[in-house]
Amino acid sequence: MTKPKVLLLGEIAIAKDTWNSLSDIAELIEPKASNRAEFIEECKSGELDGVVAGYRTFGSFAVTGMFDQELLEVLPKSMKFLAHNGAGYDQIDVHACAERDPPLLVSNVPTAVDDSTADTAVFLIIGALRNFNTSMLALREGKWRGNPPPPLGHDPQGKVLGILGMGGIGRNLKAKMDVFGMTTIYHNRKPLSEEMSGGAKYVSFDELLETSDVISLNLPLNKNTRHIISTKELQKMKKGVVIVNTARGAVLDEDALVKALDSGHVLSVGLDVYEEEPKVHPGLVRNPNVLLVPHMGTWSVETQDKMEKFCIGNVRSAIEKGKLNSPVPEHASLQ
Ligand SMILES: NC(=O)C1=CN([C@@H]2O[C@H](COP(=O)(O)OP(=O)(O)OC[C@H]3O[C@@H](n4cnc5c(N)ncnc54)[C@H](O)[C@@H]3O)[C@@H](O)[C@H]2O)C=CC1
Ligand SMILES: O=CC(=O)O
Repeated sequence: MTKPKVLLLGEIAIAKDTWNSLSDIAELIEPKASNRAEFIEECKSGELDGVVAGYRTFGSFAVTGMFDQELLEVLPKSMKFLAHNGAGYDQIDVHACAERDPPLLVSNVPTAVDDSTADTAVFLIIGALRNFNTSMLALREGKWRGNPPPPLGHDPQGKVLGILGMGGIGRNLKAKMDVFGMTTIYHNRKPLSEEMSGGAKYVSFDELLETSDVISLNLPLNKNTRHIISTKELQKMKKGVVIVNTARGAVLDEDALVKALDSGHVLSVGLDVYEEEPKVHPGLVRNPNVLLVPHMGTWSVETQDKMEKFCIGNVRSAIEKGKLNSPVPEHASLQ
C-alpha cells in the first residue's frame, strides 16, 4: 500500500532518529525549492501531490514565506495538517487555513518552550536593569568600564514586574522572578485562577503600563496585538521603565521605542525579537542601553530536542489518528 507523504519544511537539528522513525508510517519528502517562487511552482507541478502532513520550522519562512492564501491555493489538496515547530505561529494565517476547503489544520509547540524562553527573559531583565551592556561593550574595546563609567544599575529586589500575556512563558517567568524578589502583576485577556497566576495580581492594561518598573512582553503576535505597545502606551509608563521583549518584535513599535529610549523615558531595554528579523532597527543597535540577543529564546540543545519531538508527535498523530495533539486554539474545534 502507498504510504501517505510527509513534507519537511526546514531542518530537524537534533531529533533525527525520531523523525526517521516516521518512515514506518509515511514517505518522508523534502521540497527542492529554495525560495517562495520556486516552492509555488513545485506545488503547482504536482510533485508534492499526496502530501498529507507538513512539518515546518520558523526558519523555513526563508523558503516558503508566509503560509497565506496564495500558498493555500497551490498546496496539494491532500495536505490536511501542518505541524509548526514553535509556540508562536504568526507566520501562518490560521484563519485562511481554517477556511480552506479542506481546512489545513495547524498545531504549534506550547509548554516545551517555557523554560528556555523564560530563562532568556530573566537574562534580559537582569541585564537591562543593571545595564550591563554598556560596560560589556567598553570592556571589549579595552576601556574597562568605560570613561566615564556607566551610571549605577538597579536591583530587581522590591521592583514591580508587569507581565503582558500570562501564558506558559509568562507564568514560568513569574515563578523565576519571585526568587529575585520582584512583585509580579499581569494583564491577560482574562484573569487567571489564583493557582494559575501563582499569586500575581491581575490588573488592567493601563495599570500595568502605569505601575510596572519592568514590563515583559509575553503575548502572541496577531492583528490585535501588533504594536500593542506604541507611543501612547510608552508615554503611560513610568519614567525609567525597563522593557523586555521575548514575544515577537512587532508587538512593540520599534520606531516609538527608539524615540522613548532617546528621550530617556525608557531607561533600558532587553530584546530577543525584532520587527523585521534578521534586520535590527539602527536606533536600537547604536544605543548602548539596549541589550540585544538574536532570537535565541529556545536556542538550547535540550529545548530544541523537546520541541522537535513534540512537533514530530503532532505529525505522527495526524497520520495515525487523523488528529493533531496540540492544535492551535483557533483550530481546536475543527478536528
Ligand atoms: N523568543 C523566543 O524564542 C520565543 C518566543 N515565543 C513567543 O512568545 C509568545 C507567547 O508564548 P506562550 O507563553 O507559549 O503562549 P501562550 O499562548 O501560552 O500565552 C500567551 C498569553 O498571552 C495572552 N494574550 C493574548 N492576547 C493578549 C492580549 N491582547 N493582551 C494580553 N494578553 C494576551 C493569552 O491569553 C495567553 O495567556 C508566542 O506567541 C511566541 O510569539 C515563544 C517561544 C519562544
Ligand atoms: O520563537 C519561537 C517560538 O517558539 O515561537
